[in-house]
Amino acid sequence: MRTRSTTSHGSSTPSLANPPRSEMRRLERPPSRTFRPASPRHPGNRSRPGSSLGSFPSSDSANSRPSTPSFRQEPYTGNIAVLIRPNPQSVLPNSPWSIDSIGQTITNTTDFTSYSFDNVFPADAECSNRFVYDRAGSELVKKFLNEGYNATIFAYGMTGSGKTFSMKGNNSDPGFVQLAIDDLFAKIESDSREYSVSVNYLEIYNEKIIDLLSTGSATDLKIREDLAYGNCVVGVNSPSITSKDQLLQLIRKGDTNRKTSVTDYNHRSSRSHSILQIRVSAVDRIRCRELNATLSLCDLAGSERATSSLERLKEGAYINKSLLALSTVINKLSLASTTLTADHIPYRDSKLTRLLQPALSGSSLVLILCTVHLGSGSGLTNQHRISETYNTLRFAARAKDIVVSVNKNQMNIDEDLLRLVETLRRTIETQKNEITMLKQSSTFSGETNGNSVELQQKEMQIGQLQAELAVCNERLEHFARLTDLQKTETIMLKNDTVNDILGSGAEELQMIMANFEEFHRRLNYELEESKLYISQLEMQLRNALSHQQPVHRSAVPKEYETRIKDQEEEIWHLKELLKDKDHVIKSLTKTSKLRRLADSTNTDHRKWQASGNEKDSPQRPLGNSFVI
Ligand SMILES: Nc1ncnc2c1ncn2[C@@H]1O[C@H](COP(=O)(O)OP(=O)(O)OP(=O)(O)O)[C@@H](O)[C@H]1O
Repeated sequence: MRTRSTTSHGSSTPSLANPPRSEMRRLERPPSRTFRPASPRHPGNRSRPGSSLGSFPSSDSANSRPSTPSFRQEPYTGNIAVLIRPNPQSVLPNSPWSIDSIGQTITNTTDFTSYSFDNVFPADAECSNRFVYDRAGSELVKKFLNEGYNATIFAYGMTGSGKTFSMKGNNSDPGFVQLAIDDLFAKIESDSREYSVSVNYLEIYNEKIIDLLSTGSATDLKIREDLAYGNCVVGVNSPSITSKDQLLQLIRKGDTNRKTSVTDYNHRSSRSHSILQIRVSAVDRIRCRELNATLSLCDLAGSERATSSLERLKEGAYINKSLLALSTVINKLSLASTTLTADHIPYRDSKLTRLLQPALSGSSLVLILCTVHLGSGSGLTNQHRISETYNTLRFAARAKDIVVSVNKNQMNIDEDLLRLVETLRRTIETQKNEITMLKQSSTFSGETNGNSVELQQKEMQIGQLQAELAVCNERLEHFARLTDLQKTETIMLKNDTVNDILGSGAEELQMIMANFEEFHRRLNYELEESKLYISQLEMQLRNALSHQQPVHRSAVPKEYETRIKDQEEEIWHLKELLKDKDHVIKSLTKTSKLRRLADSTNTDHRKWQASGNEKDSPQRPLGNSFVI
């Protein structure tokens, strides 16, 4: 039996036939990125070790480091997980494909070409969506919910092979979308953290992005870079979700808006790529931690050959073009991972690759569900199906080689401030209760004088506390903004900047540097603005306090006076805490580091230009100076 090497990209990848440019920029992978699960290419070890999910370690695995109390954590590094699922309806007795679900291989019995993956499921009607999800999807969803990793699952395969069936399922056999949502809400119900969930649902139809949740005509939306999630779509509806039913209802609404048609091969063929994104934020007030992660579930349109209808032909051309772009991106990423070289990755060639860019370039754990036909069926020749299955398997084999390095989206919230906000909230609550009680008792006993002074005092104190709370909240928001800025820096450097720099000439390089400088200027400006805003707020608060009416202490009964004194002391203590500027200073230090990085990169670039090096010089300094 011949095992097809998954590294033999050469002949099937024309764009890689000219490798010297990438060869020249060989990058050493730093030690933290060297982990890769057992490669199926080693003889006698074609299948991955018996994990249900192949590439993703379980939550307590040594491969993913435990969370540490810092903003930045070591990333999880591992391969993209790939599973193969045949459509049982298309299997014929004379099928040339044989599946070994224990060894996780699929073999063509005519030419004995064999492929191995994380999971190869049997072509069996008994093999339900639940079974596939439990074996291959649930671990990924757990890592998304428990550890704050972004997670992306996408279904890829020929038209009619079962992508939509796997993602959506039906009433008796719910698909990945429903099963992941069940897991999400089970977690929310059993967890003490405060959750907020939002959703967006898009389709890419004929290279136009359409909002499936829009009630109006939200067609051809634009993509822009997003601070938190990489590329995102401008103007897309992202309603907040309060219940599982509401979420499922929204998705059903989106599904009815999706373009489907009868084609030669599928009576309800998806004519677009759909991307459902569920964003979850979980705040753990006890441990002062916040987790923000996105689960993306994509049902791609199926590749197909010529069809009888003109309209379908046009759609098919767009579908094939974007799938080709995805295939090229996968090939290049695969080559970069197996040879440890860096080359320009053409994410911008299609809307699909741009939207999947954050996931494929390391912002997300990825599971690719490849669906295939194993036999012939009506309307297609057996040969055609065999070649489409080959294409899918080749795509899957390359995808499996891609190594991603993914960060958790978990951060510590400023503990002092959070505690301060909590204390202020509690104090306000207590004071409100006291006021209500005092009001009630004064109405009841008919006493007005002393208590009304008391009431005024309490109300004044509440006003002060509320003002302080507002300042604290402002500061918390300020820290959140600083964290966002840090993320922008990472995303910009990690994704587009590296790719753009590697694929650009001297003139473009200057432009990139100018943009980078501009970005840095903006960062500084934003910081200054935030500082100014905070000091204005503090000044306002001080003014407000100094203009308060003097209180007639003599009118206040003794027991209340002591209590007020206590509270005044507490307020003084809280104000002292407010003075803590440590985090602002830390953030400024980080920004100045960024400044220095930009300066040194600029200097390197000038030196490199002055030395008159050729564009593709192996020692080209900029290539490395941006790799983090
Ligand atoms: N694993 C499966 N078990 C039972 N039926 C399946 C399975 N996979 C697919 N089918 C059936 O095969 C048909 C085609 O499946 P589906 O519509 O999911 O294909 P698709 O890959 O999404 O096609 P397209 O790309 O054209 O949208 C459907 O009738 C579906 O119910």
